[in-house]
Formats: sequence, structure tokens, C-alpha cells
Amino acid sequence: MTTKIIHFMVNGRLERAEFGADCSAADVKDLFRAAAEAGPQHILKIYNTSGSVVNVCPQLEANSEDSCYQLEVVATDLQSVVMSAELDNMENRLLHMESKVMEEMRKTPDFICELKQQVECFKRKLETVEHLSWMGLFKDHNEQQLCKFSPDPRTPELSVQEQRQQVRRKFLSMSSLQVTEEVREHLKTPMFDNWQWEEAEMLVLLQVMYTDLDLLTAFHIELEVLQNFLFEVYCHYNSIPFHNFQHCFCVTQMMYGLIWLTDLRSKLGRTDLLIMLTSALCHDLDHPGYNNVYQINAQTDLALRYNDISPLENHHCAVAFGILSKPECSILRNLSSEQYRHIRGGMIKCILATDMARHNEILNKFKVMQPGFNFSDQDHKELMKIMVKVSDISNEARPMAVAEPWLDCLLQEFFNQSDTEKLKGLPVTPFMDRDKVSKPSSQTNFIRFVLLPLFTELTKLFPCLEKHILEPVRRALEYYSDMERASKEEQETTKP
Ligand SMILES: Nc1nc2c(ncn2[C@@H]2O[C@@H]3COP(=O)(O)O[C@H]3[C@H]2O)c(=O)[nH]1
Ligand SMILES: [Zn+2]
Repeated sequence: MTTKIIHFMVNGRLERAEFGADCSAADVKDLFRAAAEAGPQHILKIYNTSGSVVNVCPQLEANSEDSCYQLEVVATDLQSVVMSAELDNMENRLLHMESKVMEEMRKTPDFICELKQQVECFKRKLETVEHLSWMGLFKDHNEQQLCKFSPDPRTPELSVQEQRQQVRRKFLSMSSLQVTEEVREHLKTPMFDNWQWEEAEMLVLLQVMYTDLDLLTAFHIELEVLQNFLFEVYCHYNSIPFHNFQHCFCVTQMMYGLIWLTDLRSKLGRTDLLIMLTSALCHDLDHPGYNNVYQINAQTDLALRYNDISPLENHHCAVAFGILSKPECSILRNLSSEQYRHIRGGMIKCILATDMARHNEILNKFKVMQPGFNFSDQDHKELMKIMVKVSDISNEARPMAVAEPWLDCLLQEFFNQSDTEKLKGLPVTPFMDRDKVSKPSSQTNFIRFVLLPLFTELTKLFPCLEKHILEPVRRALEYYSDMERASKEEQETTKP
């Protein structure tokens, strides 16, 4: 039997393990646990030289001292214990509710049966290792496993490359089909429901946005180049809970909707529209799921590269121009160098302005120039920035059934970050801490202090946004305030 030798760093020591390919997964884990002086309750994580997590399994690739893995004890499995207790608690409350309802109705209502089934399913999952992957602590050895919380779960048997190629084929085969007038019109409103569309279809709809704004004709963009560009953009979004391709699509669709709602076509030039739409599309490229504060505190490569100055936004922008530097993807390739420089400058401004650390600065500038806003003035650059920014944080302007799942995705990403911060001993970002925030508290604060002031200001310039943006956001505030009140009342009544 041939054995392989694995070199790895653990607790500052270089170690080696030797095992055969027919060795069991449990044996391999035990080998690493022993080296890390960890017990069975600990969760181990192995990183390769490029910092990606690899699976602790017999198929682990042999390496040399120079290319050794990093082995880390990232958590004890306490979280499962806590989750398990919470599920038991939930189950007891459901049983209690069921018996009360039974007294009156003599039958268990469907919704209680459904809830019971969900709790049961959750408990089963918790008993397997599946939950570790939701927490980002376990990876299948299928190199780049897709995130379980991705809003659009894809076929697990296919590799990422194969899945992407499948999306590409579907996109290209559908893109010649006629998108109905009804869909085209719907695409221009904040009512659009992203959850009904799969990735290939979203690529077709993005193509429609460029064509319906006449951008292909105005900038001599070949259809094939636009399709290559859109596909590359799609490939450069990660499968993470929130900052994924679906988010990119939603932000671009909202930007597109705002262009039509506020009739920007008659107020700005085609170049400005191209800048805004393309900035929205590229604004979160290759987002890793951990925000700037984390990048800076953890001293990541991005923070080092960009000197702690908006590391993520600088990266999104750099990735965008990396894609645009490939001739087959460059929708800007038929422009003069002066036009290119102008569009590049505009996109950099718009994408960098999505850093929420600059929120007040940008809002205040907009407030100052607001009375007597002049669209032909150079100052409209500020308007472009604010429109992309508004689109970026506009989920709550959408119907509740569309917006609420987005909040779940966002909190998932937040909690993932704060869990990692706790594990690594980094400062914990309070609004991401699962022990401190809840859905309603997160949303009432965000709507009161971020959304309403910004949207109110924009509505002064475009009164039609009152109906399309402000009103839905006010309704969302009511909804989450009610939820907050109800959960406080419930806590009061269940207090021992
Ligand atoms: N609480 C809350 N935060 C949001 C919402 N939408 C966007 N954000 C935050 O606004 C930020 C905008 O920039 P990022 O994409 O980095 O991260 C986003 C989130 O942190 C929302 O609906 N609720
Ligand atoms: Zn974003």
C-alpha cells in the first residue's frame, strides 16, 4: 500500500502525517486532532497555500514542507449544542400551542404540522455534519463547494466550472429569444421579483437592460462582447449568502428601474447611464463575505494592498477593470481613449461611493447641492454616485415577499463574520453579532437611520419616488416595528 506524506503547520510547529488513500476519514481526522491537541468536540480547519479551506479527508493532496497546509482548531462544536437546545425549546412551545389549539379545533392545523416538520428536519440536519457547512466550517472535497445559503441552490453533483458552463450555454441559447413586453416593463420597476429567475435568465435580463437603454448602439458594443462581459461578471461573484450574483442583479435592476422611473434618459447623457448601470453590475465583484472592518482588523491581503482605505470597494473596482481589460469582454473597447478614461473615472467614483463608511459624507454633499440641482452641471456626478448607492441598499423598497429573504441572507453573512471574529479573537462588529441583533432590531435601525434620511433626500429631487421607494420603506418600518413589539411581548410572557 502506498502512503502519502502531508506537511502542515499547527500551533507554530511544522508537523507531518502519513496515511494511505484507503485510510478512513475518521482516522485521518484523529491524526490531525492529535497533532492539534484537540478533542472530538473540536472542529478542525485546513487551509492550503492560497488560503482556501480544504477538506480533512483521505483524499487530501500530498505536499512538501514548502507547500505545507495550515491546520487550525476553529471551534468547539458548542454551537450545535446551543442550537439543539433552542430547537428543543421551539418544539416544546409548538407542542404547547398544538394542545391549546386542539382544545378548540379538535384537529391540528396545517401550519402547526408544517412547523413541526421543519423543526424535525432541522434537528435531523443538526445530527449530521451538514450544519457545519452552513456555518462555513466544513467543506466537501469538491474543491469549491457552493454555499448552502445561496438563494439559488444548484445541483451539487456538478463542479463549479461545469455549473458555470451550463449557465453560459443556457444564457446564450435563451438570449436570442424574445423577452416579452410584459417582462421588459416589469423589469423597470422596484416590484420585480428576483427570486423567480434563475441565473441564466438573469443574464438575459441584464442584456435586455443594456439593449433597451440603447447602450449597444451608442457605444458600438458587439452583442457577443456584451454577453462575454456579463458572463465574466457572473463568474466573479462568489457563492456567499448575500453579496452574490443575485445581489448584483438586484442592484443593477434597481438602478435600471430608477433610470426609467425618474426619466434620467432625458436628464443625463448615455455615457452617464452606461457608467451607472455598469457600476451597479460590478459594485461587489469578488466580495468575500467579510466586510471592510474585518479586512482591516484581520489584516487581510486586501487591507494590506489598499492601505485600509475602502479595501473591498477598491478590489471590486480593480476586478471590474481586470475583466474589461480582456478584449473579448471589453464593452468599452470601441471607445476613444478619452471616452474610456471618462467612463473609468465615473465608475471608480460610483463603486468607491458604495462604501457605507462614506455614507454621511456623500449624503451631506448631496443635501448641500440639492436646492437648484442642475443636471447639466458637473455636480450631477454626485447624483450618479447616490443613485448607485441607493440601489445598493434598496431591498426594503421591494415587496415584503422579495425583501424579507434578502434580510435572512444578509444576517447569515453578518453572523458568519461575527462568529469568525469571535473565533479569531478579533473585535466583534456589534450589528453583526447574533447575540445582540435580531431581524426586527437590525431593520428598524437601518430603516430609521440610513434608508429614510437618504430616500427622503432623493425624493425631494424626484417626487415620484415617494410612491415607489419611500412608501414601501415606511411600510417595512411598520412591519418590523410590529415584529419587534410582538417579540418583546412574547419574551415578557414567557419569562419564568
Ligand atoms: N441592516 C441592514 N443592512 C443593510 C441592508 N441592506 C444593506 N445593508 C448594509 O448596507 C451595506 C451596503 O454596503 P455592503 O454591501 O458592504 O453591506 C451592506 C449592509 O451592511 C438591510 O436591508 N438591512
Ligand atoms: Zn452591494
